[in-house]
Amino acid sequence: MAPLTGLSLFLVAVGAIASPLQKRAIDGLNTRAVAAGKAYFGSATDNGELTDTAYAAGLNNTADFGQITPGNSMKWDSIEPSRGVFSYAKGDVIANLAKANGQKLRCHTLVWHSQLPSWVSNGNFDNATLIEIMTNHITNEVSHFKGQCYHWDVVNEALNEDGTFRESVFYKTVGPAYIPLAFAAAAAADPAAKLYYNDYNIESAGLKSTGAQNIVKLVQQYGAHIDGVGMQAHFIVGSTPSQAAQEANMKAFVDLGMEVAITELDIRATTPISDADVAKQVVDYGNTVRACKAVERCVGVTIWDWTDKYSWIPSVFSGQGSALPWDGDLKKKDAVYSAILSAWDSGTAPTTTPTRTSTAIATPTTTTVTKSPGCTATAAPKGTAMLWGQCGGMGWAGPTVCVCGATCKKYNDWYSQCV
Ligand SMILES: O[C@@H]1[C@@H](O)[C@H](O[C@@H]2CO[C@@H](O[C@@H]3CO[C@@H](O[C@@H]4CO[C@@H](O)[C@H](O)[C@H]4O)[C@H](O)[C@H]3O)[C@H](O)[C@H]2O)OC[C@H]1O
Repeated sequence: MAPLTGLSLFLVAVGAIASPLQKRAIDGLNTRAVAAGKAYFGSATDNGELTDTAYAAGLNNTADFGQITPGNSMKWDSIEPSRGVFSYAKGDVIANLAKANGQKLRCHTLVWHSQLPSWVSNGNFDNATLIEIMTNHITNEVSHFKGQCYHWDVVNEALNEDGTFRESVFYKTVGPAYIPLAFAAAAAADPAAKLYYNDYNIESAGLKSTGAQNIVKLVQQYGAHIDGVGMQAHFIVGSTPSQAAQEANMKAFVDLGMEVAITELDIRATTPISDADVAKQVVDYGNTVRACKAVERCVGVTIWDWTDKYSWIPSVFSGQGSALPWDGDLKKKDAVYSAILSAWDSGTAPTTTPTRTSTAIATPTTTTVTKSPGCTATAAPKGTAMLWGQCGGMGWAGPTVCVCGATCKKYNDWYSQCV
């Protein structure tokens, strides 16, 4: 055996110390998620927080966070505060951070009724103009971040609690068609990004989840591309849906050809949080992560920031908080953290890694209906989605789109027909 030199003695000594340290360093929420066959465990973040060096060090720890989401800096009011004026500096900071850390980036969000500048929400634009404004916004923003977004939340929160469409300016002006139009524009600008519909209170079966499934079908029937559905999962301690309820609900989306993700997880409590609520919160976090673990096409879990110090909850839900796995002093909550770790270890790991699959696009059947004398127009029968140029089809805003002077009869939020 060669005699040990000063250098080799040093290396042996460093190795003896470094090895256990490295083992601990690579064990985290993200590494366990990846070991369980998922794409990532991640966190939302925001520009202001990044100047907090202790916070930034935690976020940059890829053992815990393999993915980040900008909490605000890719929203419409940040990106296009005035018509045609695009401002990417803040979004670029988050995108560049993800790149530097080797973290996946969930880009959030293109079309949302909230954090929408008043020039859009109060602009009183007609149908064609608002479509032009929306597609221009999407094309510009998605092109800017092209190649950097693993996921895009294309449309956020388009539904009311009963599953009907939220009366956003987009819905009121364009009709349901604004959703497939948005997806089509995003797909054209970055064909590699996975395109998501994202919402809250769709994490278990119910009218709103059914509404989200109808949105998936709507986008598919228009022939536009949609890859996945994001369950925001802003839960409340003790009333978080069970693992079984979350699993069954995710599978309903998977059955439509979707992948799914938990996109904004936090579990809030009345503050100061009681010991009883901590115990419930540990169970709730475990159930949610185990549900994702159990559904092969659930690709990952994102918490809506990782420390109570920067949680959005207390500012929006008065008297509530303590929703995240790290406290306001950036100290890990051991019980919650361990519950997530062991949830990733639970059961049998999926045998295949989730991949992008192309969704089956239903081809709507059409019939030719006779209109006023000399006029035939193609219109979809009730029960199918509409196509470009048809009554209720893309760009529909009322009777004027019907050809040959026919009028467009709206049966409900989903179907209409030239009559
Ligand atoms: O800095 C913050 C951002 O962090 C914040 O990000 C948004 C937070 O969540 C998403 O939108 C909210 C989702 O929750 C809704 O309230 C729900 C009402 O029903 C309850 O059952 C449920 O538990 C609640 O979560 C809010 O009304 C939505 O605004 C959104 O996707 C994120 O972008 O945005 C505001 C910034 O100040």
